[in-house]
Amino acid sequence: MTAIRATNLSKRYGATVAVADLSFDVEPGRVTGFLGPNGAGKSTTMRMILGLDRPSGGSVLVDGRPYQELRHPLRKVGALLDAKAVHGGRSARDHLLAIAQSNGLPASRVGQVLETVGLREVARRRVGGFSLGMAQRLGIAAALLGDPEILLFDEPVNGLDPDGILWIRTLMRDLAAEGRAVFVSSHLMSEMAQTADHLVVIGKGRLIADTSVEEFIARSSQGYVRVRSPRLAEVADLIGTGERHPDHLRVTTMSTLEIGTLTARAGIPLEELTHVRPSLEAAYMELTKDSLEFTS
Ligand SMILES: Nc1ncnc2c1ncn2[C@@H]1O[C@H](COP(=O)(O)OP(=O)(O)OP(=O)(O)O)[C@@H](O)[C@H]1O
Repeated sequence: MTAIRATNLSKRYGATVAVADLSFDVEPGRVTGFLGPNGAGKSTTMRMILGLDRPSGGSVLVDGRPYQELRHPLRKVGALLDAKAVHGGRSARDHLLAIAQSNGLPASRVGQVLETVGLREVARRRVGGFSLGMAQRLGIAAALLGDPEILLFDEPVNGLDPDGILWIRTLMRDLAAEGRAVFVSSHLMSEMAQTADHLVVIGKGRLIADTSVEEFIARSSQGYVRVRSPRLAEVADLIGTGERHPDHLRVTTMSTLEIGTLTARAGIPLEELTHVRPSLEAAYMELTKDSLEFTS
């Protein structure tokens, strides 16, 4: 069954439209990246999935029901929203024990998740003294407590060092490989390209793309061929296609081999014949450029 289904989901705060008519599915067994520039509405959407915010319109279902109607919510969905939102005076173990107790989860899970996230050694230390990376791991431990089928992570790699980033990436891949649905937000395409199988891209609260990462890469990596020649006008006439720029021609419908063959036959010298592939990040920027709240 579809793990999360948003249908025409909308959220307004006064005059601000945070989420607008958003529909998408999150499926089990894969990592779905939830991508969008700052202020796109990712956190708002995640809060609505978790019943922390009420939609102004539309609906979002978790395993076929609104979150509030789940009988054992933590056994169904685990979430990391704000890693620093914990009681600083408690130890990591006590923090997790309190969550387990108030949700009817066995205390034995606490030791297990501490082990999974690599915090066993510091389990008795006060959470207030934790680094961001440790707080992030603790937040993930809390998300895993109920052994849920569905996991939500809001910008989990923000502020982490390369070791921490690699660890979270691997964990998310492992969770999906176990058949769980992993829904993770980010504003970085480069990050998602290495982790996600599927992408839901939003801008200004609206859906921009709902695609597999493979498709996105294939589409965006097509690029173009840049041709430079002292006889550029003749090249343009000869191949009959391409966009004229002052010092080069940009061709999207022919390969370098096709262009090179034609110009060689006609005896026209070339200064440059390059297949230019935009980076994934560039393709994503292009896709979301109309949805930026702030431009620098
Ligand atoms: N409680 C609130 N009251 C008023 N406006 C809000 C509230 N929460 C979010 N917004 C607005 O809704 C829009 C979407 O915000 P949201 O935090 O969901 O975006 P985001 O994609 O998670 O961005 P970021 O990556 O910066 O966290 C923004 O314009 C934000 O200012």
